[in-house]
Amino acid sequence: MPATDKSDRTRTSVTEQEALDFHSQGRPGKLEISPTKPMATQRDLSLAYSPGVAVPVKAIAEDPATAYDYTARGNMVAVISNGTAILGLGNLGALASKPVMEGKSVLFKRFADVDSIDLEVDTENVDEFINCVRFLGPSFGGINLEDIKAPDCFIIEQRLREVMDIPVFHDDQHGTAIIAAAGLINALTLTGRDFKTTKLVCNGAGAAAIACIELIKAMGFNPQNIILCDTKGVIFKGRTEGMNQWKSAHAVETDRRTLAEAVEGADVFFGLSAKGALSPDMVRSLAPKPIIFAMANPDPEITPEEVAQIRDDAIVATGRSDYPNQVNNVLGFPYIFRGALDVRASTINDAMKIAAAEALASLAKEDVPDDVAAAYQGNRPRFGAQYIIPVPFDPRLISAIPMAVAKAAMETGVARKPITDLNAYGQQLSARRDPIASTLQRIYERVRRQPKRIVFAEGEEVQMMRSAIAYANQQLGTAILLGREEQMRETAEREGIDLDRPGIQIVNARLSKRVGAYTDFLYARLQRKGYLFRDVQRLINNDRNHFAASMVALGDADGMVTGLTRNYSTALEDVRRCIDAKPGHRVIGVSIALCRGRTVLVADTAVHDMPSAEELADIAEEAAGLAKRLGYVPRVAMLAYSTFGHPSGERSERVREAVKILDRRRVDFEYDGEMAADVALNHRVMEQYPFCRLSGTANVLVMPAFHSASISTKMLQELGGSTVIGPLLVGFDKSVQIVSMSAKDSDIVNLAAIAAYNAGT
Ligand SMILES: NC(=O)C1=CN([C@@H]2O[C@H](COP(=O)(O)OP(=O)(O)OC[C@H]3O[C@@H](n4cnc5c(N)ncnc54)[C@H](OP(=O)(O)O)[C@@H]3O)[C@@H](O)[C@H]2O)C=CC1
Ligand SMILES: CC(=O)C(=O)O
Ligand SMILES: [Mg+2]
Repeated sequence: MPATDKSDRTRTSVTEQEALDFHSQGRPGKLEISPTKPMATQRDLSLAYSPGVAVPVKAIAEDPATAYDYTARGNMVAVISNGTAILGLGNLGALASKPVMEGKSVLFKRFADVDSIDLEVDTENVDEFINCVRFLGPSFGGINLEDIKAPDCFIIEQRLREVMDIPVFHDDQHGTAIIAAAGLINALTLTGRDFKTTKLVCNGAGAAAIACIELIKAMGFNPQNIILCDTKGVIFKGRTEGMNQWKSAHAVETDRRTLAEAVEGADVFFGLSAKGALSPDMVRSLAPKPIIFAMANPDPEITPEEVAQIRDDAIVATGRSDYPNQVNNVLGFPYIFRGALDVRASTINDAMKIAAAEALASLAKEDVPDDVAAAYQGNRPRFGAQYIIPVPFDPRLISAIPMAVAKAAMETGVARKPITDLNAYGQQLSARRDPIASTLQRIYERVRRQPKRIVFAEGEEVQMMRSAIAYANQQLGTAILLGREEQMRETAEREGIDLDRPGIQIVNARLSKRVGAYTDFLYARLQRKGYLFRDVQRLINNDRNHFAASMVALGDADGMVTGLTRNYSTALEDVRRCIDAKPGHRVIGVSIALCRGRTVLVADTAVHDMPSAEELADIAEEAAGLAKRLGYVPRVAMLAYSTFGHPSGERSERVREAVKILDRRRVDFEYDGEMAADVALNHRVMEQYPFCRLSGTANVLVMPAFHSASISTKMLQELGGSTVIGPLLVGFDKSVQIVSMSAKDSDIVNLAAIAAYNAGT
């Protein structure tokens, strides 16, 4: 069953099962802690722990500021909740809030390289909560409070800000307020309005709503023009029911009593309440060119589709990522803390919040450069009704927002470690971008523009079905599930998978009218390789890989993905019976390893066992070609155990010869070798070889043999904490990808997207 309404089914959406699998697959949850120092030897232990650790202990006791030098504190934020207002789902308790809090923590890391841990505090008692948190100050550089209901959150935040000397920031209040204010600035500009005369109604008078209203008032919005509503209706002066001091502060003189009355003729609607709170009639009654920010999560007060059915002059934003104009605090909290931590701010004040809102608003007005367009799924946006605010994947955010926040902190005297070189700071911020995310983004974006038919050869496997659905849901094209339809449907029903959805096609190999064509095609290829016609018939009838590869070979599909049920080399052999290398190319496997913000391509991780010098040169060319297609400028290191002749040995000879072959071929990319891995990857070690022709550390590593390629990528993954994508097959005449038997759904979808990408370029 989809996690969203039926009306949302055509959107890029996820199913409930996908959401559960995402959280449970592999190591349950979304976070783990990994050490930053080696912990291997007795010496390491003596330094990290007793007796060595005593030295920083004494230094910190003497000068507390040195905690930022000797511990992780300065880059560590706690995400803390008691689960009393989880998104718009209400009070579901501390434990149930953990997925959201883990999510916030990974967003801190992903978007702004801030380390973060979630803490769920199991009390609804305000004093207990405050006491629990206040003593945690020494552990963290900042505290991000999350999903705590109003009015408790106001008291908690206020008291913690008084007693703690690090930033305490209730994200639902200020994060939301900053993003909503940025969106509002732009929506007002687009509709020719200003802060003085615009009339705004805010539904919801809790954490997020009160903070939004306070921030826009602080920015100059006319207080007389704001009406606040809650479950009891309009908050008017003199109301007694369901009131508190924070609501009273915003009560106005009015004879309107219900939300319907309040919104009549209003210019702006802010929804920070609950799903469906704004009715079609209310939308009808808003002023011309209304601004509707329906920000409740996960389901907004009204959907953009519903608004579109009523009127076409509205600017609509929601808190969701699957509609244009996502007004969600994810655009703020990672970057705001990044800036605050970088100047060791003692607090996050109004000036810093306003600076963040203004920086965000201006970013949306700027032209979207090429390398940023990918974040917008190919629809390079122009400032306008459908684009009033950047998306969370916009890589410019990491430079723009922390810079604005840090500057404002310095200007207002709350920066304990002001930045002296802002240019250098800007470069450091850009370096925190995760390069592969933009690469994958680019791939997905290109495929969305030119959707492709990808056959999932092992269509009866539950994991393939789920991946196919994810492929179709992300609008990458048609996912063709190959297999016996009856079996597939039985499994799908048992697993709660809905196969009757747009973008999913089932092909039953046995009943296909194309069996004859595929058999003739394959027989023509194999008849002189020891296969009888009936052998080929059996391959097409019984073997999904041969059927799928023939579909691709004859143009009935654009690409294929397989590998879950059969070991890699067997699947590869199956495919090679049907599809050749592209003329002038060699089929190789390239793995993409991502580690600590660095991406390297490793080749050949799939095909050649002990490549000759000639083959190594081909591998370098294929891998460099892929690197270019992914947007990198390749710097290829031909790896060996030796570096430039030392120690000398027969096995490095092939690698040296491969370098000479590349010289003769006059290839148009940087390469050098033979060299050891540390020379290739560590610029200080590389500097010992001033004649080395690489202009920087290598981003493509050509391994001397399959065993070293396979061993090193697997070790990177298991021991080094790297994410490894692939191997990606390159060099085939048609687009084929093979996953490993242990692949997760996300690996399969990534490779299917890559198959689609390769099919189109
Ligand atoms: N897009 C974004 O970035 C963010 C969105 N939000 C969303 O805002 C909403 C509120 O969150 P938060 O402020 O943290 O929660 P709180 O519990 O602090 O406040 C909820 C408020 O909404 C009011 N409310 C609830 N249902 C209705 C309704 N049907 N009609 C009118 N008012 C209603 C409550 O009224 P009463 O006071 O009478 O109980 C209360 O004032 C959630 O949906 C949340 O997901 C929150 C933070 C960020
Ligand atoms: C986005 C968010 O923090 C919320 O909806 O609560
Ligand atoms: Mg929240």
